[in-house]
Amino acid sequence: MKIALGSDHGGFFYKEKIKEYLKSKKYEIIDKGTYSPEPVDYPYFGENVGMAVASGEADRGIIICGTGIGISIAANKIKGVRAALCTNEFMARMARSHNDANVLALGQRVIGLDHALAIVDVFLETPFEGGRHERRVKLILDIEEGKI
Ligand SMILES: O=C(CO)[C@H](O)[C@H](O)[C@H](O)COP(=O)(O)O
Repeated sequence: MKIALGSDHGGFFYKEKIKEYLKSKKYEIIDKGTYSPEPVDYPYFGENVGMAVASGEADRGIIICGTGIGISIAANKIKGVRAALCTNEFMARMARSHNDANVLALGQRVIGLDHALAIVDVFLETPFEGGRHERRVKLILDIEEGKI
């Protein structure tokens, strides 16, 4: 599975740690920046990862900023992206099984690193449940396409 990673300076440390962790688990990583802890603007990196997922370059995305809020708002502006900000494993499981989220957002200033890695594992390993949730995800696509 190919994973696109992105962060601003507020999530840079976790991005590097998550990259290391996922490489050790044999995931293919596409690093969309930022590439140093220098202050940068999170919308660029939310967009970069969102575009990678929406275009099929990556199967999933993981984005990190200080809170996970700004970067997830930015990523969700890309058509086809369903970015979910998760602060615990239950949210990550629901984001996948109910919402078919394709991008995980995390806040480096909100949760500890071990907790973040556990959330990443759940997000990458949980399948979409389909069924009634298929209809609801389809309605989100209809909104994006201006059909409803
Ligand atoms: O977008 C955010 C808040 O919703 C992120 O947490 C950013 O990382 C944060 O705003 C950056 O703040 P800084 O004071 O410029 O480091």
